Amino acid sequence: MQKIFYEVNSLDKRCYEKFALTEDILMEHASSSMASYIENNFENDKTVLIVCGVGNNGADGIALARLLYSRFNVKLYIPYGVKSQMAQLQLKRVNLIGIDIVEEICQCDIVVDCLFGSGLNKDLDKSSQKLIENLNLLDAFKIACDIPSGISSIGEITTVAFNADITITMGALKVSLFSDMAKDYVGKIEVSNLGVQREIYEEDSTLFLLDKEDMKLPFRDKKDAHKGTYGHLNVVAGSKKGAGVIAAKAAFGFGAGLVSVICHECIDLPYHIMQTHKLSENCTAIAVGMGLGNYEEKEIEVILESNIPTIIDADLFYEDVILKALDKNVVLTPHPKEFCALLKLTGIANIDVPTLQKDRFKYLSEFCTKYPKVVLLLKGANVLIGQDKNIYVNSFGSAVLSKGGSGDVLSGLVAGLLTQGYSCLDAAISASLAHTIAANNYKKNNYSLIPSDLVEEVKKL
Ligand SMILES: NC(=O)C1=CN([C@@H]2O[C@H](COP(=O)(O)OP(=O)(O)OC[C@H]3O[C@@H](n4cnc5c(N)ncnc54)[C@H](OP(=O)(O)O)[C@@H]3O)[C@@H](O)[C@H]2O)[C@@H](O)CC1
Ligand SMILES: [K+]
Repeated sequence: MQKIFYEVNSLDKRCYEKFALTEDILMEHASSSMASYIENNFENDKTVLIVCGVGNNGADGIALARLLYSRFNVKLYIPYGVKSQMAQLQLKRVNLIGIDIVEEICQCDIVVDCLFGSGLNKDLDKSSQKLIENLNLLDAFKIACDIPSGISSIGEITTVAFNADITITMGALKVSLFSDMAKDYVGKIEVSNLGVQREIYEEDSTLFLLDKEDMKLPFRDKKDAHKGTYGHLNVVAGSKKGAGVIAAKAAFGFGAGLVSVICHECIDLPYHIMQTHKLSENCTAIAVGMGLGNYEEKEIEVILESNIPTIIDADLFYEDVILKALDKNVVLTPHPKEFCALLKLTGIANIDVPTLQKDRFKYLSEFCTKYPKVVLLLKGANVLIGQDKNIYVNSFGSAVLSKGGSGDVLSGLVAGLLTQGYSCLDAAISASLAHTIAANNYKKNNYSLIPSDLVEEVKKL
């Protein structure tokens, strides 16, 4: 996994104070990494339009123009002039070389957005909005310098943002690149080192980006094993029984040794899944909440008060009874609307979904600070998994999963790992990665996935 930072100014400062680097050195590395990307991926005669703002994001772009000039057809556009000292210095350098500055945007093969970076501190005015909209319309490969212009430091987009194919971000990954809103704009993300390797540039962080290697699948190494070795999961099926059945099937396909569905009515189950009326004596994990609907409060209380690892989903996020489980090792898997209900129930915040989506990291962090034992997996375009001080980002999610039933599969995958002895955090991380990576491996068209397809893909990981 890679570290993510809420801000990197302190990391830049550390480079100056601890390693005697200068702003000029950092910037030269920032612009060189963009130049290398262009040199390695495009023919020499291509036209590169570099659009520069007044600050140091613009300065990176002006330095890039110097590095590419004469090998590429460089068009440097500086619509609002320059303000920062570094931008003035970079402008002086390109003037001495004799690089022309164009008066308007033009057709090009590659456009590099260096308008605003980490210094965006107010809403875009009409002219910047129009400019970004026009850049987005260009039929060109789009590179964002540090962060697509229009995305704020918390990842909010109030009007418009540059629609990048790739973002080359400077020094380290920033939280702003991983908001749900940013997902459609950042494209691929690469990190440029700024004169020292990332391991040296970066300090400790409580935020992490998950890689595929963080997915630990429940492969069976033991030879002396039986079904009980891999646990007995109980799934509580409510009035919408299908949700529980989907979760049960997913858990079985992900390695659970035994799976029983708790249901008082007769229910149609595959032969390998059992039905029961109360918690099994050898139960090793519980999944509850999916499709629950009307329920017997006493029965749910008993389940939530047990000390068996539990994953809680869906309808229970609206019920007071959930408060009984929040001092235990449980996994909660709400979508944004359910998380808003939970924030209200716990007295943390009374907000609507758009407010949550503007600052998902903040609200998740507040919840996890108040309930440090709980692992909270907040669904979204980028899945966030929080426990205590740490937040892990799973950015493999895609619209393929935007379907009824996908969440029930996820609950089942988490439950399947819990029942095999994974900790709540490890179960949430590996199940979430398996869920999203399996969906990405699905080869049919991206609107057609059904829960059983997803389970089939999980089996092939
Ligand atoms: N630090 C380093 O060592 C390194 C930094 N690097 C690079 O520096 C970038 C950060 O540079 P930065 O701090 O100069 O901010 P930047 O994003 O260029 O914009 C600031 C200017 O924009 C203005 N402005 C803001 N919002 C606006 C709006 N809505 N509409 C209009 N104007 C607006 C704002 O106005 P002001 O606040 O002055 O009124 C200010 O003048 C960073 O992203 C990275 O690319 C790399 O080279 C690596 C080394
Ligand atoms: K930018």
